[in-house]
Amino acid sequence: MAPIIEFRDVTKVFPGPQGEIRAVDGVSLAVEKGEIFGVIGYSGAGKSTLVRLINGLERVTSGQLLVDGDDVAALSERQLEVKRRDIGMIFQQFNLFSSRTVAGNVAFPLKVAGWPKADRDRRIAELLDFVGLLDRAHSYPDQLSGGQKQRVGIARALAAQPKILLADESTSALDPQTTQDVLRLLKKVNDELGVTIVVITHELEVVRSIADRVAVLEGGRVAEQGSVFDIFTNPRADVTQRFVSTVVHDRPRGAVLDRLQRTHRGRIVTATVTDGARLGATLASAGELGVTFEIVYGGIGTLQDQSFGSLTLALDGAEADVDALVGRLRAITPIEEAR
Ligand SMILES: Nc1ncnc2c1ncn2[C@@H]1O[C@H](COP(=O)(O)OP(=O)(O)OP(=O)(O)O)[C@@H](O)[C@H]1O
Repeated sequence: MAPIIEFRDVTKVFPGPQGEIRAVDGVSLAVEKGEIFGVIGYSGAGKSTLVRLINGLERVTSGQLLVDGDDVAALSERQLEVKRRDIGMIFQQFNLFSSRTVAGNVAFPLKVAGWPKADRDRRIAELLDFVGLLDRAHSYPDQLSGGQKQRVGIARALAAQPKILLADESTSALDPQTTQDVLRLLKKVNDELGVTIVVITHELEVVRSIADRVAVLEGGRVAEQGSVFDIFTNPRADVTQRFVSTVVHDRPRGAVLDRLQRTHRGRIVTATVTDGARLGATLASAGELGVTFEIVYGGIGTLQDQSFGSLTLALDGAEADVDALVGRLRAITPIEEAR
């Protein structure tokens, strides 16, 4: 099946006071129909520009951008307007009309698309029920919490039944608990309505919670892309490693590592755990090598339904025997050792 969004070597250049700014610089990536695709990057990486290219608010400077079969650059303004009906969008600051009720906000895109009143009313009730705000239809945005406002934003974005939902920093203004609620709702939108979602964020936690695949953007370029599991367990680019270190706290560092080294005999090694059974089987062979091991630190959770985490071990025995065990461990998983 053809990807629903495909960037082929896309560049977007803006004129700047000190010469041109390559906001997006040779980006190639493909978003498959029905997936949740994350785009992560620090401020200025080019994320918003990428989004604005998808919905045609900016035109590509070079390269090709296909959205649901159409080359966006070849569309007229009128054709783009029609295209945008297939693309819903939610924002960091929600962008609700403060003078309209919740129902009025959700009604807006339906009016623009020319839905008759009776159909509109039915659709609004259905959407508010879906996002859990049926009882707030007549409230104004100022009377709602941040999480509720974003639910209205989601209902409004979905109103005209788009195929694609662009979420640009959609949880950045929310506290962690509310963020998780909104992310669960986005997951439901994807699961139950089959809407393809592109999540733009500077927080890896967001990507980890809901995305299937992710592209890491830096300086307008894709530093790395792949499944969220691969990116988390084996980050290669420096920028990705920086992101991963913000959410993976299960490796001992600094004073914690010093204390482990002081208080345990033997060598301290940390094994990445993605296959607990294999790691267990390998550790079970420590005895035959004459090495004792103690589990001294770690944490294992799940990521995309697979085990993921790390275990720190104190390995005690003759140097060559410990080397042999570390070699066996390295053969099955990445091992970090502080010396
Ligand atoms: N219309 C514009 N004119 C000139 N430069 C622009 C324009 N839009 C974006 N840029 C520049 O392009 C680069 C990428 O900006 P962009 O907003 O896409 O990044 P971002 O990753 O979304 O960052 P942030 O999260 O801070 O918005 C920045 O250097 C920015 O200053």
